[in-house]
Amino acid sequence: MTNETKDAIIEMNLGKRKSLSSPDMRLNVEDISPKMRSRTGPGVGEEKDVPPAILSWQGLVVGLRSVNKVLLNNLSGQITTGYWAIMGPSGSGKTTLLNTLACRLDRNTQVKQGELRLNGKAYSISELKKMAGYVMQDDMLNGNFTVYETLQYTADLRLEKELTKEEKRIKIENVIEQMGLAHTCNTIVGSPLKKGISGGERKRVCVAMELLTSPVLLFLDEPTSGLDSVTAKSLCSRLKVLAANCTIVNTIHQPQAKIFFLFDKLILLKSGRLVYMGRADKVLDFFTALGYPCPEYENPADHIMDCITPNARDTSLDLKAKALKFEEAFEEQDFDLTLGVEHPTFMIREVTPWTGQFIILFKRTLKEQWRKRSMLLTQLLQSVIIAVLIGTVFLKIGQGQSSTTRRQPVLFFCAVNQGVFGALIQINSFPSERLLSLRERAAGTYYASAYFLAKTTAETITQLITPVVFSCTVYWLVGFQVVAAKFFIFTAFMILCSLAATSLALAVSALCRTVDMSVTVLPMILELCRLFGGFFLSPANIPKYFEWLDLLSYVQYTYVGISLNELTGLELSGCVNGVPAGCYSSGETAINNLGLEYLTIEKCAGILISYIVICRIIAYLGVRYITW
Ligand SMILES: Nc1ncnc2c1ncn2[C@@H]1O[C@H](COP(=O)(O)OP(=O)(O)OP(=O)(O)O)[C@@H](O)[C@H]1O
Repeated sequence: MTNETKDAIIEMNLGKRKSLSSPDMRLNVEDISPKMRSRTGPGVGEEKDVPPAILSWQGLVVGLRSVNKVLLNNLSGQITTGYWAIMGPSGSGKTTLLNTLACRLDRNTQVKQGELRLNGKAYSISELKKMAGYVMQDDMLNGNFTVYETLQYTADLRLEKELTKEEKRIKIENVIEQMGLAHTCNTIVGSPLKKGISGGERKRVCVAMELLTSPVLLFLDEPTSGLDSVTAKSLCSRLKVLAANCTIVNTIHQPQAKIFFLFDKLILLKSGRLVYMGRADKVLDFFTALGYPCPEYENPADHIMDCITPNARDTSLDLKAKALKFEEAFEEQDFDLTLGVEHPTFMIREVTPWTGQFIILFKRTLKEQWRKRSMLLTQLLQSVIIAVLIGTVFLKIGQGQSSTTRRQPVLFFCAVNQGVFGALIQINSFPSERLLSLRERAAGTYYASAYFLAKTTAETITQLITPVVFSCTVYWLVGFQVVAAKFFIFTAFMILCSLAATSLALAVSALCRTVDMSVTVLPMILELCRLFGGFFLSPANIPKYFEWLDLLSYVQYTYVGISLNELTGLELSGCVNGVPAGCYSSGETAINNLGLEYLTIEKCAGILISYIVICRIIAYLGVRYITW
């Protein structure tokens, strides 16, 4: 390398300069001033004092926990204002760097060395949440709501509690306009099975949701992935406009030239190492100085990627020489991590309190249930069909001796049937719902407890309909005792049984996390619940070492509860003084004979209620603490 080339590189290479004096990375005085920068918050139009967001990192080494693999190797740098792009070949560590800066590394990765500072202070995700937004690559949204409703819920949950409805509405309308979503306001977001807004619009909704909180820093992971070139350019142009007020950092693989020229600053990575960091418009000079001038009419991004990515023509010697050249060209620099700020500030945002969150989420879940009413109606229809089938097969069982052989199977079948459909729906829908809630919680939208309690309360209300309809149909068709109190007790047990089954499914899917795992585990547990349901095997005959499985079987407590309810006070005909042998003169004799007297109706109901509560506590703990 000639001295001139070296000098040129030194000129352009940030690594040789202290950050504050580097023309490439020069911070404006206002960027580092301890005073807050005055800025207009999108939406309300008021002047807002917000601290600038300056991220600095030094000697950053990020690696896997389980194996000794380094993903980011000794990186130092600083992100100030403007539109920043993190570029590099696939697997170079772009997302890892973005996630490290945004405190969103997954549980297999960790910062092994180095320091990270936000406005001169070490920071955590809770502090970052108050001033930064993060848009993930896969735009996961609730497909049941319209674009406006989605933004409305985000505003209600994430905006300062002092804001009035009108101020929130103005904010929502402003972000809708900023992101060009006006024409989609009343369109459902949709899902792969239910067509809604387009992919580009989904991305813009995700950005709009983050913009509602007027972040000073916005991270986006591959915002253009999956978008056509026009949509990608339109999105990046909007981000460029936003970058005037909010530092934007996005990872991008290989942008088209028009997008590349939108970036103010560029961080270029290769195999977890920094190749270049500085002004995007200077990067070609950097490569020219290294001996890689960009041919005329070639997309600079393509050229840069060609230079740093090994290609088929490169011999091993070429590769070594190339690697050495980049290593020599770039030197890690020392950044002033504290930025000389004596009292760095974090933005504090007072969000909706717990009760407010609960009410909003409760209403949201009810609305979602209503939007998914076809599912509920199908469940109801299934329940009616089963009830009619049971009712007609065991039609009017009567009170003769023959009824005793038919009564217990029908009672058992009622217990077994309750909640199974609900449980299956739960294990299929909950894992994806949970992922969405993890995203929302990571963005600081609500507390896990508010979400869980609102969801389960709203779902419990809608779940009451099916067992009630089932009871009303089956009870009279089969001809159980015509006593109002007994009918209500039977209905109450059907409700408790249904809730126990869905709560069990909730706990299983919260612990198993994926649909695949849940559909493997839940049927096995349901099978055990049936086996130990008290019908096939009287609890008195269960081997000692299997007694604990009794606890698992909500079916048993329902079956015993409704059996005691039905048999108590039941007069049975055709049996005088024990003749013929083995006959029952009353329900009480049947209870003793079946060995059901070890429990009472109240105990069964109490155990079922405890069962529901325990399953829900387990599910909550899974939702709260299993966050990967
Ligand atoms: N949790 C993890 N477990 C194992 N390897 C990981 C993990 N996270 C990242 N890696 C590895 O670290 C390297 C960098 O990954 P990263 O996702 O940051 O790359 P990227 O530059 O964003 O790639 P792409 O453009 O393909 O998304 C890859 O080789 C990846 O396989």
